[in-house]
Amino acid sequence: MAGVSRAIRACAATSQRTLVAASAVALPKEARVKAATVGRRGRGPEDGRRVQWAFLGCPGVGKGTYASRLSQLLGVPHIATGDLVRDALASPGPFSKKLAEIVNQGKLVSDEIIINLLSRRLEEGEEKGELGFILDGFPRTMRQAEILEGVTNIDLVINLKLREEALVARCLGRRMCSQCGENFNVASIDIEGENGGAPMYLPPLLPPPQCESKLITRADDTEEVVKNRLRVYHDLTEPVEGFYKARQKLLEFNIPGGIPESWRKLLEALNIEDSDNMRSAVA
Ligand SMILES: Nc1ncnc2c1ncn2[C@@H]1O[C@H](COP(=O)(O)OP(=O)(O)O)[C@@H](O)[C@H]1O
Repeated sequence: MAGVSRAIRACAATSQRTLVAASAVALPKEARVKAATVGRRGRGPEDGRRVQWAFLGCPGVGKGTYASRLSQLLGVPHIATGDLVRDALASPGPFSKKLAEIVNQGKLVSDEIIINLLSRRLEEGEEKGELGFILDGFPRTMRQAEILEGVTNIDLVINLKLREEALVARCLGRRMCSQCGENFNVASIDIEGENGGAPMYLPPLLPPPQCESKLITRADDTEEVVKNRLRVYHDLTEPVEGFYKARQKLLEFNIPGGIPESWRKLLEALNIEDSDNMRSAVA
């Protein structure tokens, strides 16, 4: 991973044409085969480096939950650009005010800002000797995807999918403990089957008693803003799915139900063998 952060910064400064040309030399790969060759500690297949994966998916689909579990399992950092943005929002000053205005309307922050935040996070990781990563919430625009493809090799992109009515309910049910930082969801979602298909039940993920009085809701998780974020996803991020599909790096995964069932099936889809270690990550 050494140098990826500097390369992303440098690439972001070059012209769009150069970036497209850089991405065009990436060799097509079969994502399923790649995933199948990942070892227990997340080593990549060719050079012993660890996995470099990314998660795509609408707000509320559960990117954070599954990216965080996989990162623990594979021994690589989970880097969520939404968290980087929220950290930046927490520091006082005109920059965070400007950011808050954008985020609280459900819009994306500029590619330049997000690349700066991500490069800084990758630099810190390089200094600590981190290897590999699981990105969550990046890339979210075609330009971000082209920049990333131009500077490093993304092995696999996992695209999580869930029906739209469940997405809104999941975002509105999200809660975080202001003390321990754990994420929960108070929504209990029951959806009828579509076209004769099976119904789906997503149970709530309730906080333990010690967190109950300390729950907070994200300012951008109101119905109006969530609906805007979904529109922004369809307009700006959906094309990124096609970008990785064309490069045979996209693994589509329909969330089948609650976390235990979905996690087990995701591991199966990734051909990651279940073991005692992995069972503990499910608990
Ligand atoms: N890659 C990105 N590009 C632009 N803006 C981003 C990116 N990642 C996060 N953001 C900003 O941070 C907000 C929160 O992101 P995130 O926590 O990933 O939310 P979501 O639940 O919508 O997936 C986004 O709505 C957007 O304003």
